[in-house]
Amino acid sequence: MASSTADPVRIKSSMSSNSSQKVRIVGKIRGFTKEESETSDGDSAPWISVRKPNEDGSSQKVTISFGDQSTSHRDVYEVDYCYEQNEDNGMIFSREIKPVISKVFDGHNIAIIAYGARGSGKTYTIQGTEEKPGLAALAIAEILLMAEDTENLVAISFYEVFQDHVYDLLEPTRPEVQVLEDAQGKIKLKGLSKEYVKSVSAFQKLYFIGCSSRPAMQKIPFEPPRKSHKGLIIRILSNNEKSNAKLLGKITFVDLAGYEDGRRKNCEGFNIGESSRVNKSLYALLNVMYALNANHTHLPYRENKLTRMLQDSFGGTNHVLMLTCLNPFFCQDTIYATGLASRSCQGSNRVFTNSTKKVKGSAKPMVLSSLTKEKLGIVSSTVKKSTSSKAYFSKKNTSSLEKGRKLFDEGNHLSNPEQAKSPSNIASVMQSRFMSDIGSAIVPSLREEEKFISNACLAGVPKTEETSLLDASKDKKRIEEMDVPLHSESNHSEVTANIDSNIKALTYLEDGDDMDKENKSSLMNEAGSPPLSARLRDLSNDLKSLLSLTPIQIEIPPETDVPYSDQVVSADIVELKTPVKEQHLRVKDKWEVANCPSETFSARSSGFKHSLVQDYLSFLNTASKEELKGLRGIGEKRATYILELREESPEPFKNLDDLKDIGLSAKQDEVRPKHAFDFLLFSQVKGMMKKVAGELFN
Ligand SMILES: Nc1ncnc2c1ncn2[C@@H]1O[C@H](COP(=O)(O)OP(=O)(O)OP(=O)(O)O)[C@@H](O)[C@H]1O
Repeated sequence: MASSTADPVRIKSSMSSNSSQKVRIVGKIRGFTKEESETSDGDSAPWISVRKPNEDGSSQKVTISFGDQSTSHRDVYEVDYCYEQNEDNGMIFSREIKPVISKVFDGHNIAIIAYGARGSGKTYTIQGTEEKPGLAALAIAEILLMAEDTENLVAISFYEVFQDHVYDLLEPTRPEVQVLEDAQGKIKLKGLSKEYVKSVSAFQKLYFIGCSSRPAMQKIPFEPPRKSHKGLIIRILSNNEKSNAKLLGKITFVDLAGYEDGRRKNCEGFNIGESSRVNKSLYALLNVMYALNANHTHLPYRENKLTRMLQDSFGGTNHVLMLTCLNPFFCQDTIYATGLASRSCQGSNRVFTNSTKKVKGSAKPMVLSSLTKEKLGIVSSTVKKSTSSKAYFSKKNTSSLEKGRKLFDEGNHLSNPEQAKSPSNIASVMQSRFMSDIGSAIVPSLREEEKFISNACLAGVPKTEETSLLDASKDKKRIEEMDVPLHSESNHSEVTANIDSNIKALTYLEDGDDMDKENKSSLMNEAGSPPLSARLRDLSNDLKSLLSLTPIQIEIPPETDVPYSDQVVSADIVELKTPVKEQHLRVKDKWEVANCPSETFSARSSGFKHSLVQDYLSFLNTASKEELKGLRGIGEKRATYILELREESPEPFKNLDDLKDIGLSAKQDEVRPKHAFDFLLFSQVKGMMKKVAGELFN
């Protein structure tokens, strides 16, 4: 099924030929492991179809669709190209990387980034094995040949980014690497070692030792591998004199930590804190890629350490290849990850889900899942004023939502690659799909909502315009297709009550969980969206609104240059009551919507807090040693160190994360540094606050 539905054609655009596109997004379907191929009956990835560009050149993009042919639901995404299972690392290298290696010798930087769900083949693609070299080893072989011809030097560095801390993998006993910026805005990785290499075997030895090294922070010897990003930098240096070598260009290979849906927490090895941090950095990276391809003037590098570290490989004449690795068996995270990657393709790129075609004889659960998901999709996105049809959920369907929630809570185990191995096990795949979809009918349909909102933004929906996506007749047709009983008014109140109770149950889940507050907020705000409970309440209101034929207005804040995950989009209901006046307040770099005085106050205080933080950072960047020592937590040693950092970079503290570089969190809380910063910051600025507030009220 993974084979293309159109004749395969040669790649129309690679990094070298499409210069207007800054980031090339390419899919790669993972090959089967030995065990998997024994059970696969020679069939290729059973749930992925790839449609290659038309030979007539009418379409340059490739579409990847997920889903089984026997079901009605298919998720379809566009990317620049997709390598299939039988297309190995050698082919990817010769088509995507080899043609641009000479550019590194001419002073350009290149980044090759492997991204995807857990077990999707990222490490295999970048690192490979001793027998089957990955892209990094293939590249170094080519680079060494060219370096010999041009009499240049080749050096490598290897690092790990774990929970926003950077560690040296070539010399794991070294202290944490610091990410600094010099006076020209160039990123410096202070404390990262480099090794000169002259042969592929020497490189492989260093690389494989580095991959298996345990950085100093990993104190428990048999701890499971942690979720971290790994970056290998291959530098080309001019001049044969090592002491006098000058950097020409570099190529960075990044093996990202696996994308995992933060709402799934029952799976084996799932650590919600780690995952939400990983996802945060992945979103930050995808935001930069989106901004690059959409030619935004502002690129949000500063949002995350990973994006800051890769900053000098992005933009200008540099090239980025993002390899989106795909699991050959059903994996919900692969669908999400591909959707996110696809959005980061060019601004014109479309993402769409074709889940409405009802296939005769398709499994009942799938009809139900399509129904509920689609229905909620309509709720979240329908924005038509007049409609002639009244549609209500039946009680049966609402209890399906409840069932779905329970199933969702139990976890989607088949997303785990270890448990989704047999392609012939369609029944379990279907069951998993059902579990996931029915579960997502209530919670993850918010994902659909995000998809819609994001699409609306990407498609350039005019701001503050009432948008009609589905007209009433289409709604009616869809609802009829889905077997939803129409005009059953008697169910109305019962349905809304049921929905409310579901919302309450989920809100309880969110509030009563034993996660710490930080994890909760990062989980619930993965993509910079409002907390889950708030969104569920919105959804509940939307649903009620649809039931009472109340139109919904989608309003996009007056700022189009904001990355999609930061866009605050309100799905506000226009009900027949006193209109609520919304106020858009700029807080930090985001738009906050305030509906009432208390929200306005809270948004303003958030803005005030932000400016206080900025003042505090600017104080650290400019204050004299004596002044620094006046702050709690800063003694002689730390003040001296701060001055040293300022000598290297005129403004070393750009955000609160930079405080980690001076170890302000170390003593108080190593595990949750952000809280420690808050605590320290709180105690340091408390005095200032008191003074200001005192003056105000005197
Ligand atoms: N093309 C391939 N052919 C055969 N086996 C493969 C291929 N790609 C990956 N594998 C195997 O699949 C398994 C998962 O691959 P890999 O470890 O590269 O995934 P990953 O995306 O890096 O996972 P994680 O996110 O957990 O680090 C490994 O056992 C690997 O050897």
